[in-house]
Amino acid sequence: MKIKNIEKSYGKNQVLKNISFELNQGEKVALLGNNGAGKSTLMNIINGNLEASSGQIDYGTMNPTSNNTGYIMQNMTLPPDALGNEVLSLFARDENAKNYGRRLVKEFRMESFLNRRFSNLSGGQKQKLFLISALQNSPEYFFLDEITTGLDSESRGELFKFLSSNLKVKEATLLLVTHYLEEALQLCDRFIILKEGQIIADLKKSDLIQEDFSYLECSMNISDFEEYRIKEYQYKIPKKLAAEALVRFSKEIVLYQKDYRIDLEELLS
Ligand SMILES: Nc1ncnc2c1ncn2[C@@H]1O[C@H](COP(=O)(O)OP(=O)(O)OP(=O)(O)O)[C@@H](O)[C@H]1O
Repeated sequence: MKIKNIEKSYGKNQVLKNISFELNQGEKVALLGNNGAGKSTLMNIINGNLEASSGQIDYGTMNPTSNNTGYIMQNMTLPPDALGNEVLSLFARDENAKNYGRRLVKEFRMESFLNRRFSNLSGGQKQKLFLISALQNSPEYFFLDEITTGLDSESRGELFKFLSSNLKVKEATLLLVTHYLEEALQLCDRFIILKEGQIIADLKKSDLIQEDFSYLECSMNISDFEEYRIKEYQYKIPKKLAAEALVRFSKEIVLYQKDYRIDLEELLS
């Protein structure tokens, strides 16, 4: 998929500026950035839910409106009276999908929610239901916008473990909006960072972390990205993350990036 010079304005407020990138088959891309950076707007344009003010998207073989695409957007809702199992049937594209959905429900320990009304489910249960609804169709493309927002850390971890094991098997293409770096690192191999409607960095995993260093152990809110100095491809690790890493690993963290190294003492001073 080729996204070319996408711009979007709401009245006089331009919220996306000259966004261009390619999303390749099988790639797993995280869209990161602070509140209001334009992530959801971009996702909605890519999904065809929103029209860009200018620019084009060449979908190639991808068709995000077809049933080989699963998407979960922010604030999705369903008729409040719909039962969990009705929701799954509604989204299943065929009998195979229904059968797979039933297996996923067991794996997710969601059986008891199938006869409850949508409006009576908690936020996390609703998200799990949406996720199973999408996964049961074994889609080739996933567009997921902040699916773990508002969940407790246990549910968040569970949801992501579940998603990552399913995505690995299926080699799906993923575009993921998240505020949690550890989730992005768990699921994605490429990281596009938006700031004030512009792409300020497009990084591979190896650009961000040293391979033998387990960042996944650390938790950090992505808004800390502000602390990265993204300039000429040199990065500074956020202090909070560095401090956590120091406590956990008590060793020097050699920051990735060509010959650019910072040691923790300097960071924490
Ligand atoms: N329907 C709308 N009408 C007017 N302005 C909007 C509308 N939707 C979004 N915006 C504005 O566009 C900008 C980008 O919003 P968007 O929701 O895309 O950001 P985001 O990066 O997804 O933020 P968050 O992390 O908070 O979800 C914000 O300034 C927001 O106020």
